[in-house]
Amino acid sequence: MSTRKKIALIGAGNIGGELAALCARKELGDIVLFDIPAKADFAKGKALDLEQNSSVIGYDAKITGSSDWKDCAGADVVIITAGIPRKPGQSRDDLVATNLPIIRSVAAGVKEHCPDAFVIVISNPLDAMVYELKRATGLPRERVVGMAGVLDSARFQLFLAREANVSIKDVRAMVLGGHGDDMVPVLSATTINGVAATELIAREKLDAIIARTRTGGGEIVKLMGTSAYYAPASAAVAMAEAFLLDQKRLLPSAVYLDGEYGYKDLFMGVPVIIGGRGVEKILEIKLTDDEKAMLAKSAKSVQGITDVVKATPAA
Ligand SMILES: NC(=O)C1=CN([C@@H]2O[C@H](COP(=O)(O)OP(=O)(O)OC[C@H]3O[C@@H](n4cnc5c(N)ncnc54)[C@H](O)[C@@H]3O)[C@@H](O)[C@H]2O)C=CC1
Ligand SMILES: O=C([O-])CC(=O)C(=O)O
Repeated sequence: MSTRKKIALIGAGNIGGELAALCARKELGDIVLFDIPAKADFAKGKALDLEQNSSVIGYDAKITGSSDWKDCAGADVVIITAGIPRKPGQSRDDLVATNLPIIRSVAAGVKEHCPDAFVIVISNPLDAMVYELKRATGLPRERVVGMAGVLDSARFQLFLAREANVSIKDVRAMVLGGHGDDMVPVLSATTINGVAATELIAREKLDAIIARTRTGGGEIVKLMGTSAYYAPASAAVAMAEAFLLDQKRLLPSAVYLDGEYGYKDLFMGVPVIIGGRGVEKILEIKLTDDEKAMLAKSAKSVQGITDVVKATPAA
């Protein structure tokens, strides 16, 4: 029996496969790539391909494909991508009718087999799906997070780096709020190695970058016909790694708000510290009045789709 950490990836599609590849290369633990019974062989094939890759690259992680929840039992980390991605012309919220029952069935599996895991939800519409996962499992808020802010911030940082013609390594920025088109890129906290971005990039260019960041997911959907998977997988792995290695990283993450920033009973992206105990701290940073107003608008959208979820009875 292995004493390595165990990572259960629920959904063996585009993001699931890339998650497995990254977790394996980083040797974060042994990996179970889980999908529905109709895709069990697909998950097993992907797992085998990734295990064979280990002898070329040289990593020791074991990777198993499965459609049996028992194989996920005792996972330290669960990352959920189960559900469908959007197609060009759709919004993330359009996915709710299909993905809600999927998240509910995944929540039942997590509750029974992985009750001690740190759970990262990726499925869309993100803020509402992670809300439902927490509600249906009853897990404490320290152990349930949604991945969106790390990805949205990565997009913001890339566009800033290209515009300022500086290394991506020197750009620090954060996107808060819901994972929708009214997300909140926080300009007041955006620097290029400590120098305010507003000093280096003209206001109208910054406005264009903010607009592109907000529709960054849709831009890729339009080009590919399905949604992004490389950067989303890396973003979730950064969160998993922060937990597994007790890194205490400050990462924008969707967490259950209980009064922070003036919001209650809602999941939305805010800056948090992720370490070995999961969400160790929610940071209430100073925002400008404009940013507070943008956050209020984003929260209203998130509340709308969360209310749809709350009002939908189990099938
Ligand atoms: N939060 C974020 O920033 C992002 C979220 N997404 C979302 O992530 C989700 C997954 O995207 P992809 O991996 O590209 O989709 P995909 O279609 O490639 O993979 C999804 C997988 O989930 C599986 N699945 C469906 N029901 C399941 C269940 N009950 N249990 C286990 N597996 C189940 C499907 O069979 C499929 O293999 C989508 O909802 C997408 O919108 C995508 C990119 C970024
Ligand atoms: O745009 C989508 O549908 C997928 C997603 O959430 C993203 O890439 O940000």
